[in-house]
Amino acid sequence: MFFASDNAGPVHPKVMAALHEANTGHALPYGDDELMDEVRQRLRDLFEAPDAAVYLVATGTAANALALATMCKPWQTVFCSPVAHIQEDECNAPEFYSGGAKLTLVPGGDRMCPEALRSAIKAEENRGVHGPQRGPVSITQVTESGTVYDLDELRALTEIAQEFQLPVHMDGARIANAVVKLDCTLAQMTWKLGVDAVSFGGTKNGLMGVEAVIFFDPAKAQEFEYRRKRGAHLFSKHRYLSAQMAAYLRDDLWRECALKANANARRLAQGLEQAGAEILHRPDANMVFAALPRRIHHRLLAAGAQYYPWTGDFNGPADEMLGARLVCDWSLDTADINRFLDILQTSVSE
Ligand SMILES: Cc1ncc(COP(=O)(O)O)c(C=O)c1O
Ligand SMILES: C[C@@H](O)[C@H](N)C(=O)O
Repeated sequence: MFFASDNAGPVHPKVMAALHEANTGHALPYGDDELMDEVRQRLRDLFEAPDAAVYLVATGTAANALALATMCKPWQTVFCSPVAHIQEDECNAPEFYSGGAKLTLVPGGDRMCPEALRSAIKAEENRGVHGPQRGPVSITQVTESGTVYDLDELRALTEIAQEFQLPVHMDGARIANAVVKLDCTLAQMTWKLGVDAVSFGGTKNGLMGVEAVIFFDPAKAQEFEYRRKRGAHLFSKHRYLSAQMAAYLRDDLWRECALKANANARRLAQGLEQAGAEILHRPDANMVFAALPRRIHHRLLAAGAQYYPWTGDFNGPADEMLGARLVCDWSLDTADINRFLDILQTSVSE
């Protein structure tokens, strides 16, 4: 009953097998390994972007911060949601790696709304040299609240960015979960809508620690290579990143894992709702945000469930409603979900 985070999930056996297979003999370092050639081609095929520049890093924060540093000058600002991971959970890495760019928080709920984005961009007008200059728009897909922008919602945001000639970055730490939810192609959800750079996350979906950063216009990517190296994120034994990503891309393992994680979350959300929990955000992907009386949380935790509180902490009045985040990764099976829901139902009915 481990729902703390998909970051806590195990590595998929096929990925471990691929690492073992790659661990023979020698391979050129720093991304010149042959497996990286396979990864590059597979991602170009998957995104229908034959010229895309493809790079691997080991964390989602590195993927976001280095991509944004490449897209954003130090005197510019990145427009993002107030709950964006780049705002709340990367310890100012985007600001650090960009040399001081700001983040401008676009007011709104779990998903940025076009009108608020337009207002935030226009607010930087007529500031001359005194204000931060307009920079990229960053969209998280799947959002930090577990919701997924549909293609029209994404298009409404990217069209505003294009109107002001601003590049678009997509934090795709959970992009696999989003694309299987929308049942669209990765191209339809990214460059065909005007996304310029995307992180194709794997760590939360069965890999040990690999995220791909993809620039659809290779001319804008060269700088990323320098920034990755000077940021100490270029692996010398790069074949072990490539091996993971190659395994993830073969036979659509990425899709299989995301489908399973999303299905787990759907089952969990249904059971929580049936037990009377308040579902706080639409559970579009693999994360469920639900509120229950604190005493019910205490029963679940005492039975061994593990998850984070989200709208407060577990200490406090027993009958007070408390929101929590429950994340389903690829490795959970139905028995895990059912055991949790059985304990929940018993706790609620007592
Ligand atoms: C939406 C989102 N983006 C980026 C990251 C960063 O990933 P990492 O923790 O590997 O730096 C996370 C982490 O879980 C995340 O949830
Ligand atoms: C930092 C924490 O939010 C992590 N990104 C997670 O989703 O679990």
